[in-house]
This record gives sequence, C-alpha cells and structure tokens, in this order.
Amino acid sequence: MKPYIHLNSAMTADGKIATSNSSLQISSKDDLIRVHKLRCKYDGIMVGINTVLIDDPKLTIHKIDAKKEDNPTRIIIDSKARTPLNARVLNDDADSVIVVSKKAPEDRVDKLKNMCNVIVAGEDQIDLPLAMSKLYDMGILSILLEGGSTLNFSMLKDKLVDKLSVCVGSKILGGFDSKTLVDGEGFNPSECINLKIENIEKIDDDILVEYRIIYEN
Ligand SMILES: NC(=O)C1=CN([C@@H]2O[C@H](COP(=O)(O)OP(=O)(O)OC[C@H]3O[C@@H](n4cnc5c(N)ncnc54)[C@H](O)[C@@H]3O)[C@@H](O)[C@H]2O)C=CC1
Ligand SMILES: Nc1nc(O)c(N)c(N[C@@H]2O[C@H](COP(=O)(O)O)[C@@H](O)[C@H]2O)n1
Repeated sequence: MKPYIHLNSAMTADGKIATSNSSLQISSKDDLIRVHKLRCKYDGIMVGINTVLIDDPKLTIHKIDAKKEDNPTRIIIDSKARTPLNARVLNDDADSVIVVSKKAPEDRVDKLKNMCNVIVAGEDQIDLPLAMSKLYDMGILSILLEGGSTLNFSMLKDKLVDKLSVCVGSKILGGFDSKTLVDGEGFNPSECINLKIENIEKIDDDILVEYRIIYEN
C-alpha cells in the first residue's frame, strides 16, 4: 500500500520553478495561503534533498494560524544523508523522516538518527515505491509532494503521484538551466503522462490548475 500523493508546485508562465541554483518566489500571498491550508490536510510534506540544500525550507504550516500538532511530518528524500544538521527541517516544529539509501555514510546516518526518524529504502538512489510503502506502514497515509524537479520526475515515472496542482505565476524567468516543473531524464513522447483538468481558478494574478493524473499501462 502507498500513501495518496498530491504534487503541488508553482511555476512561471514559461514552466520554470527555480533558477539553476536558487529558489524563486512565484506564488502570490493568496496562493501561499492556499498551500498552507493544503499542508493542514496531509500527513506528510515531502521534498528532495536539493530543495533542502538550496531553500532550507521550514515545511510547516506558518502562513496561517495553526497549532504545532497540526504540522505534517516532514519527509526528505536524501540518498546520501546530506541533510545539514542545522537545516530547518530538523528543528522541533514538527516530526521529520529522512529517507536514505544503503549507500549513505554510516556516520552521517547516526548523526541524523539523533535528531529524527531515518528509514532506508534502495541501494543507491532511493527506491521510491519501497519508501512510500514504508511511510504508509508508519501511518503516513497522505503526502503533499512539494518538489523539486528531479524528485517530481521520479515520482511521476514510478506512477506514485495521484493529483497535480500547479500555480502558474505571471512571471517569465527563461534560462537554459532553469529548473522546470519536471526535469530528470524525461519521458519518451509515446510515454507522456496524460492529465485531466479538474479545476481552474484565478488567484490574484496567478492561475491555479488542478489535474487528475491518468497513467496508461
Ligand atoms: N517553485 C516551486 O514550487 C518549487 C521549487 N523548488 C526548487 O527546486 C529546486 C530543487 O530541485 P532539484 O535540483 O531538481 O532537486 P530535488 O529537490 O528534486 O532533489 C533531487 C535529489 O534527490 C535525491 N534523490 C534520491 N533518490 C531519488 C530518486 N529516486 N529520484 C529523484 N531524486 C532522488 C538525489 O540526490 C537528487 O539529486 C530548488 O531550487 C527549489 O527552489 C522546489 C520545490 C517547489
Ligand atoms: N507553492 C510554492 N510557491 C512558490 O513560489 C515556491 N517557491 C514554493 N516553494 C516550495 O515551498 C518551500 C518553502 O516552504 P517554507 O515556506 O519554508 O515552509 C520550498 O522549499 C519549496 O518546496 N512553493
């Protein structure tokens, strides 16, 4: 069994979610309030290690009133156990789970184990289906996936994402190396993932598009 997984992201009108090495504020204030209301509904919020290294996100509910107990578990996909010990995702505001692979250096894993829950899934990269199954068994039945581009690709490739919502901000970033909603190796044209629009909404100067994901076999 796996958790229900909702991928939420913000991209520019030209499909970028960040520069090659820094984050980008795309969502309007009202869209961020929507995201924080969404965070309340999920058991976990998950990101890839590069997002932690670049953004140092809090991954808590902090843009609307919420109690500490309302914060979802923060989940980091971090094969080599590179999460810095002073990263905000390891503070006391919420529980955290770091998912590492068997290749993660033992000393790093031991240090992280002093600060949060660490689970192992995969030989080198994270085996995402196995990780999702382990998280489900821990009681994490729903996850809000918040990027970045590389993790988004792997999660879609493994057919683990159930719903996608994208905030399209009224900005253009451009750039050959800027990150897009989904990077990774990409799909063959015949294997593109099809989406079905469920809702479209204007939020300030942003457009929110919500999709159901249709995986073909
Ligand atoms: N605008 C938005 O909504 C958001 C933007 N971002 C941006 O995305 C950027 C980071 O994205 P990326 O560099 O693509 O990194 P990422 O955050 O997707 O992390 C990818 C890394 O996770 C590790 N990993 C281990 N197993 C993996 C697996 N099976 N599949 C995929 N990754 C695996 C690898 O070290 C890999 O390089 C940041 O600049 C951040 O600001 C991140 C989240 C949301
Ligand atoms: N929804 C959304 N809109 C944007 O414009 C963004 N740049 C992001 N980024 C994601 O949010 C994380 C920051 O979370 P905290 O406020 O620190 O809790 C960041 O790491 C990205 O995952 N999201």
